Amino acid sequence: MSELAIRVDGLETRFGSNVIHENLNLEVYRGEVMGIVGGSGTGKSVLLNTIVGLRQPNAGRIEVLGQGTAHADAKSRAALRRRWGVLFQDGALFSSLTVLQNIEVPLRFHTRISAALRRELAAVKLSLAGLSPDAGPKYPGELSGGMRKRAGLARALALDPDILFLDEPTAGLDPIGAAGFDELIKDLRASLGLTVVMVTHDLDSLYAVCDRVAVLVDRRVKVGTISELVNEPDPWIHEYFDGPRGRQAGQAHGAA
Ligand SMILES: Nc1ncnc2c1ncn2[C@@H]1O[C@H](COP(=O)(O)OP(=O)(O)OP(=O)(O)O)[C@@H](O)[C@H]1O
Repeated sequence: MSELAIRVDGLETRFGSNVIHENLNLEVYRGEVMGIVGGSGTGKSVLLNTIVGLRQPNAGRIEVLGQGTAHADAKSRAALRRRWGVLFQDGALFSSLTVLQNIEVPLRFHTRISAALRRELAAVKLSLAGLSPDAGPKYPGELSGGMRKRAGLARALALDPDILFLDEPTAGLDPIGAAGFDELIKDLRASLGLTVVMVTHDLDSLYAVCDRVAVLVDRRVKVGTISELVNEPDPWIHEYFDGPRGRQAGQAHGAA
């Protein structure tokens, strides 16, 4: 796992005088699952949005799959965007489209394949995300929260991405639903060789799925495996992993 999928170099993010990231450096290797954690408002979602180009950095450079994301022309930006899929917090599905139609959106936008093939590919992604065929014709409003997440995941997989970005994928799911989603991410990584970057508050997900974790503290990230991070002197990191909830999650996953 030595080839880089993502390199964030000297990132600075500001909203007026509010500095969110300052000289933040992060490297994600191909094929790894990187968790991003941190206290509320530390800039996890903004970091994710900046990596996927929804926000321009105030300073610094971001490379995804060897290509700089800023200042690229529209054509190369679109080509790069095809190589990742994003699952936003609420699934971000179009409520007026059925699940299958939602999955077809990126295929419509980025490819010129026939409607019949599009429909067929969407059905494959539906199944890959662990949904049964009868979910396809349903509207997002008719689905449970867990099914909506899976539908959002199916859409994120539509273009066979190299990288999957997940923003709090298990938020709002019951523990069984969350564990099922973790398993799904693990399976997809193993079978498709995906690189996964996952913002989460869910300690169980961190233990179950992530190879390394980036913790946002003091406008930068501390990166390591959980067993490395447990020994960090920073009080937030220490409390997070070695506090009662962190220890419980570690024990449940055989880490302690
Ligand atoms: N468009 C914006 N304009 C001004 N400030 C913003 C904007 N978007 C985010 N922020 C600020 O940036 C900071 C980081 O926000 P972000 O949503 O990334 O936090 P987070 O770590 O994901 O938090 P949470 O865990 O609560 O979701 C917050 O202080 C937020 O108020």
